[in-house]
Amino acid sequence: MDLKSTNGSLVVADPAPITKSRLGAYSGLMPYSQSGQSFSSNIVTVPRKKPGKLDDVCSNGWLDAMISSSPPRKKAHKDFNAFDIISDEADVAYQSWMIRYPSALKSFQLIMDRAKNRKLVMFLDYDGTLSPIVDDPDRAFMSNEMRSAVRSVAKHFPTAIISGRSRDKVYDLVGLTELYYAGSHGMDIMFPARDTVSPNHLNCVKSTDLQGKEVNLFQPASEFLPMINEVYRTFVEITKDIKGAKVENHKFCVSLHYRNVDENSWPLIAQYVHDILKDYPRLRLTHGRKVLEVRPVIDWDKGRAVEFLLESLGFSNSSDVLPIYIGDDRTDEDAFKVLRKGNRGYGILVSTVPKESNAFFSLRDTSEVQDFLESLVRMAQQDAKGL
Ligand SMILES: O=P(O)(O)OC[C@H]1O[C@H](O[C@H]2O[C@H](CO)[C@@H](O)[C@H](O)[C@H]2O)[C@H](O)[C@@H](O)[C@@H]1O
Repeated sequence: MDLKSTNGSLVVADPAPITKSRLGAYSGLMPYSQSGQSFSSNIVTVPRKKPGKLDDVCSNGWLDAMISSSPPRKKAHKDFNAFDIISDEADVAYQSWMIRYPSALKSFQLIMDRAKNRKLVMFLDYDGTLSPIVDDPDRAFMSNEMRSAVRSVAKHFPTAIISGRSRDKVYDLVGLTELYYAGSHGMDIMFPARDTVSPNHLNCVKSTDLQGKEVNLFQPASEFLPMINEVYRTFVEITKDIKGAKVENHKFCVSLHYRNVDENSWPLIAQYVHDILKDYPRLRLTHGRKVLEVRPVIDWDKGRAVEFLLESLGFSNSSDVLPIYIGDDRTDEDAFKVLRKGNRGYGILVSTVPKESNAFFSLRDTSEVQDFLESLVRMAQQDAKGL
């Protein structure tokens, strides 16, 4: 792992995000490149087994990003003294990092003071925030206690889940009808039809939810569906002989997991993906936790999704609203940035290791997230009783 020293504390160095320019308005979002190949073709061009030069992915930083993309698991160490020293050092580093990212639990009263006379709006990431990170993405279940905490929070405050997973998948995992859901890193947002939405939102369509209620759907990347499906099939094909690799189709983005792949094969995976993306200039790669994610090159991310939901739900007036976003991975940084800008609200980073972040506060793990949500509920109940 790449560790850097900042203000005397050890910090996990995230690789620089792949940068992009801003297009401005929500409506009529245009892909950056109009010159990409046509994506209606049914032919899946699978690079035949031999990927290009591995130097490509070494020099462009992909491999470093893959290696540093998730905290290492704690391994039992034969030499207990050495292990103790390492964990003491890690604790000191974490404590000094927390000076810059204080615990949201310890800062709870400060957050509540800021929330006074404001409407609190909650945004939650799913993996690593509501459910612990596990080896098998299909088994990333949230506990019943966490589910009930989220349900109670949603009773008191408008609450949305913004996930990299497809909207359907994250709904299946969470199973609560009281929430708003945004899947595919915010590229698939469902919100009630009754809520006002500017007519300029060209990518907004009427639909019905699973309960048959009329809803609005905002899908700014809908034209990319065939392209994403094509890349999904290609990834399935190239990884079929790579033990442990797993590909997920999240509708407007594709995930290629390498958490369970032997590290010696990571360069091969990186190079395959690199070679494939050369044919898709309208798609880009982002790094999640031991996962490579491919998504359309449009000016949309979890931060834009937060802004969109605030506006669509009628909470765009920042002076009487306090948005809070809790998330654990790099894709959540876009949302933290939006809230930090103009001191609009608070980002809370969930992390067991020091990390550079745009968040204001931190929580160590999902159990602290649950504590924080339960504290919010208690506070709302006391308020309701006029205590
Ligand atoms: O935005 P999120 O809700 O945090 O989703 C991000 C990705 O989460 C999932 O992968 C991560 O969690 C898995 C289960 O714990 C873990 O096995 C994997 O290594 C992590 O990267 C999901 O499977 C991805 O598709 C999401 O993009």
